[in-house]
Amino acid sequence: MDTRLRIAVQSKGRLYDETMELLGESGIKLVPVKRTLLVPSRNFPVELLFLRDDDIPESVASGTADIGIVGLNEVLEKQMNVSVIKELGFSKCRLALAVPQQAGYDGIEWFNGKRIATSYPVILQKFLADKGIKADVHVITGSVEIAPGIGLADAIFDIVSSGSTLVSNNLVEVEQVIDSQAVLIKPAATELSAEKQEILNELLFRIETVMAADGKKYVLMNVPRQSLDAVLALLPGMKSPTVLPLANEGWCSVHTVIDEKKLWGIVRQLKEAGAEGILALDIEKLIL
Ligand SMILES: Nc1ncnc2c1ncn2[C@@H]1O[C@H](COP(=O)(O)OP(=O)(O)OP(=O)(O)O)[C@@H](O)[C@H]1O
Ligand SMILES: O=P(O)(O)OC[C@H]1O[C@H](OP(=O)(O)OP(=O)(O)O)[C@H](O)[C@@H]1O
Ligand SMILES: [Mg+2]
Repeated sequence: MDTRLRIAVQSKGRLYDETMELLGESGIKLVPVKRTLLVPSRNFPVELLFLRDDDIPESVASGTADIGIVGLNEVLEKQMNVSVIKELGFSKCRLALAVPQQAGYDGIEWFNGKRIATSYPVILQKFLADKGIKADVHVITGSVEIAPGIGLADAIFDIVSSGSTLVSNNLVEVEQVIDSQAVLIKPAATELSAEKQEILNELLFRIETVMAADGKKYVLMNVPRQSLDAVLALLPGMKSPTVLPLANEGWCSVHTVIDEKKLWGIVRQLKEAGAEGILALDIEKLIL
C-alpha cells in the first residue's frame, strides 16, 4: 500500500476554512466524499483526519495522525507530547483574563479569592501559580463570557480576538496571558518514517511558498524615462525592480513585488512621480 501522511484537522469551526484554504493553495485536492472522517487526497500522498480541535493534540501524540493543524492554545492546554513545526499565521487570538467593567480592577492581586470561569484551566492555573494568586477556577466548555453576568463567576479567562464579545458582555480585558495562532504539530517523542518525512518536507515547502505570497502583489506600471529614478526610489522590491523598454522610446515598464500594505502607502507618490497605468496583481505562489 502506498504511504500517506495523515493530517489531523478540525472538522468544522474557526480553523476549518483557512486550514482547507492553505492545503488547497498548496495544491492538495481531496477525493470528493462527504461525511467521512478520513479523506484521502487525489493528487498528493496525504489523507485528512477530521476531528474536534480538542482531540487533535492527542491524536498526534498517540500516532493516530502523523501531524495536525490546531490552535496553539489547544496545544498548550492539552499538554500532550507534541512539538510545533510551523506557525501558520491564521486564527490569531489571545487567551486573556477579563473582568466586569464595574469590578474596580486594580491589578493582578484582585483575582485572589475570586471565581474565574474558563475552558482553559491548565493554562490559567499555571499563570495563577506563577503570579502567586489563589483563585477558584471554574471549568465551563462554552459561552464563558456570560458567566459573570449570570452570577456564575467573578471573572473569565477565554479567547479574545477583536474584543467585541467582551464588550457585548460588559467585560474588560485586564491580563493577556498567551498569544495563539494555528500551528502545525508533530509527535515530540517519535520520528516519522523516512517516506512520511519526505512527504512532510514537500508539504512544508509548499506551505512556505503559499505563506510567502500572502499579502504580496505583483505590481506593473508605465513610467516616463525621465521619472524612472524617482519611481525606483519609492519601490521596496524583493531584489531590484525589473525595468523593460516600451515601444514608445520615452517610456519603460517597471515590475516588482510589494506587500499590499506598503503599496497603499506609496501609490499616490508613484502617480505624482509620473507612473501611469499601475496594475497590482495577486500572487498565488512565491518561491524564494
Ligand atoms: N475569535 C477568534 N479569532 C481567531 N481565532 C479564534 C477565535 N476563536 C477561536 N479561535 C481559534 O480557533 C480555534 C477553534 O475555535 P472554535 O470556536 O472552532 O473551537 P471549538 O468550538 O472548540 O471547536 P470544536 O468543535 O472543533 O471543538 C480556537 O481554539 C482558537 O485557536
Ligand atoms: O474577541 P472576539 O473577536 O469577539 O472573539 C472571541 C470569541 O470568539 C470565539 O467564539 P466563537 O465566535 O467562535 O463562538 P463559540 O466558540 O462561542 O462558538 C471565542 O470563544 C470568543 O468567545
Ligand atoms: Mg474544541
